[in-house]
Amino acid sequence: MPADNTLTNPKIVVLTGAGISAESGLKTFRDNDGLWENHRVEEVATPEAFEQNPSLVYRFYNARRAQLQQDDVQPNAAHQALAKLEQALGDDLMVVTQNVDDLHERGGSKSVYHMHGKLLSARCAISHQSFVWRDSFDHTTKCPCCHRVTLRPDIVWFGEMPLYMDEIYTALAQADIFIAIGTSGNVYPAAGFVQIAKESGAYTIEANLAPGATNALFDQSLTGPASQIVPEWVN
Ligand SMILES: CC(C)NC(=O)[C@H](Cc1c[nH]c2ccccc12)NC(=O)[C@H](CCCC/N=C(/NCCC(=O)O)S[C@H]1O[C@H](COP(=O)(O)OP(=O)(O)OC[C@H]2O[C@@H](n3cnc4c(N)ncnc43)[C@H](O)[C@@H]2O)[C@@H](O)[C@H]1O)NC(=O)OCc1ccccc1
Repeated sequence: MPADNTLTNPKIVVLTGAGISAESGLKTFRDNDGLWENHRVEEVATPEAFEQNPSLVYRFYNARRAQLQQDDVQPNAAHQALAKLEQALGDDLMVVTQNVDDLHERGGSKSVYHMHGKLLSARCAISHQSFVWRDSFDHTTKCPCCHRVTLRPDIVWFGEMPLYMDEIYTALAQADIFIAIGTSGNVYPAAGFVQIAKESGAYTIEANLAPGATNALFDQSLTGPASQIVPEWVN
């Protein structure tokens, strides 16, 4: 826990990225050089790609869902340690993830802000209402509510506004501690959270296998596999 252990119930904001799920068997974006079937991820994860070729985008996310639902893909000690921290801190802890997998929840976390959406739900392109994913869904599935438009993956694509930005900015402004776990700091606005936390006086920690693109902005670096360094930090 933080250097100055004067804080009894510190307000903590945790930001996680693909690195926290790497040891659970999920590829990070940097693996395979960010390519999927020779498509740059930034190419298939855009509203334009969905407009032009919805079945390609559905195939991309079906492949990610299939990977997530493999038996050997399970939450690891880092996910479980954050769930334990949530029990200790309650509302003083906010877990924000860039990940679209459900490993935080399967690791026991009750409150997780998926700022880039979720794999296991679909969304109506008009009402933005979310529906639990069904394998019968494809690029022709109509919204069960308005029956007017097709459902789209419940994912925040490049060029789209991430979710929960007001709640996140409010929490960053009140944070005593900000820790970024398993993220390379290349994608904004998430990569900018450390700067906002710092400006509001928070103590900032980067926990990663290797220093990320914004490492210099952090007060402290914890280096190693998340399943090791996160439980050590929590205990
Ligand atoms: C590529 C980048 C330059 N582009 C952007 O950032 C763009 C454009 C942009 C906006 N502002 C900018 C400013 C400057 C430059 C560019 C921009 N951003 C956007 O379009 C965003 C939307 C971005 C979201 C796109 N969707 C995703 N995901 C869902 C899809 C899907 O999943 O398919 S992004 C996706 O990529 C990112 C991948 O990054 P990481 O998770 O960090 O993963 P990565 O593989 O890179 O790194 C893994 C790390 O883990 C470490 N690691 C590996 N193993 C382990 C291990 N075992 N233990 C510990 N660590 C480990 C590695 O060392 C490494 O450091 C994640 O965010 C992930 O969610 N929208 C937006 O800006 O809207 C307007 C706006 C403006 C202001 C305020 C609000 C809104």
